[in-house]
Amino acid sequence: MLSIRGLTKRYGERTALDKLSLEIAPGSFTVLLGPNGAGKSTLFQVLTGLFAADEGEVTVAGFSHRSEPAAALRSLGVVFQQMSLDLDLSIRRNLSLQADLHGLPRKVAAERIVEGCRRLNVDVDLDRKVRELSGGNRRKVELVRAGLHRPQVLLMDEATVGLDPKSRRDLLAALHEDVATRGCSVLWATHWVEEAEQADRVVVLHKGKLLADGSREEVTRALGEPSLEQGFIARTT
Ligand SMILES: Nc1ncnc2c1ncn2[C@@H]1O[C@H](COP(=O)(O)OP(=O)(O)OP(=O)(O)O)[C@@H](O)[C@H]1O
Repeated sequence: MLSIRGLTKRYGERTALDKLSLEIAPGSFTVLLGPNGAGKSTLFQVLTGLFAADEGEVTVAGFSHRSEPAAALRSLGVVFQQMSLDLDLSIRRNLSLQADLHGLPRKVAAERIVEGCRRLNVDVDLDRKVRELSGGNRRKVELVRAGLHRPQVLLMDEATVGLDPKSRRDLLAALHEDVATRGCSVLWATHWVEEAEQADRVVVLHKGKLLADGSREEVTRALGEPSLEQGFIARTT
């Protein structure tokens, strides 16, 4: 579903991604665990075409970044760390603009907008301006937007920043449901070990390289400490 081969990205002298290879299967929830500066955001920026890699290849849903970039990017949905909604537009307008970009028929878009907001408990009038929303609700609207075109791969970069515990749970539950029912794949970047609890797979990124990869138990064993959190802290600081 998502194939990353030998990806290298340098900022001048600094290597942010170092020959990174990773295969993400359909219908899987993978947590990309990395401390600050590990390269998580850089990876997402390269995967979404914001930056070009220096070396390596990416394929999304069978489409190569290099030879079929539009199709590859259409197969992705993404939530970045930095909020990117238009504050002066309503929730509905922000979402319908995204639906238009993906060419969704108006009726389908309108239904998905209402259904997505209901599922994530966006608990305000959808015609309110985003500027008037709490940080948590803004975040949820971004998450609804990322899934509107039903992408096969969802990239989430610190997606629970600004969410309270209940909203965080709602979001994780909705994504796990998407994985189970639609067979999409989620790559969830975080530095919070507790978010790896229900993951099918945990990948630990450190200094742009994979440090460990497997189930939660396998990764805990590989890091050589009694718990995943202890191992993660010991090996990445
Ligand atoms: N625009 C840039 N110019 C120079 N160096 C950069 C730039 N962006 C990131 N870096 C460096 O690349 C490395 C990886 O950074 P990146 O932001 O990808 O990590 P991260 O895992 O997302 O961290 P965080 O959890 O703090 O967001 C770091 O050493 C960072 O300082």
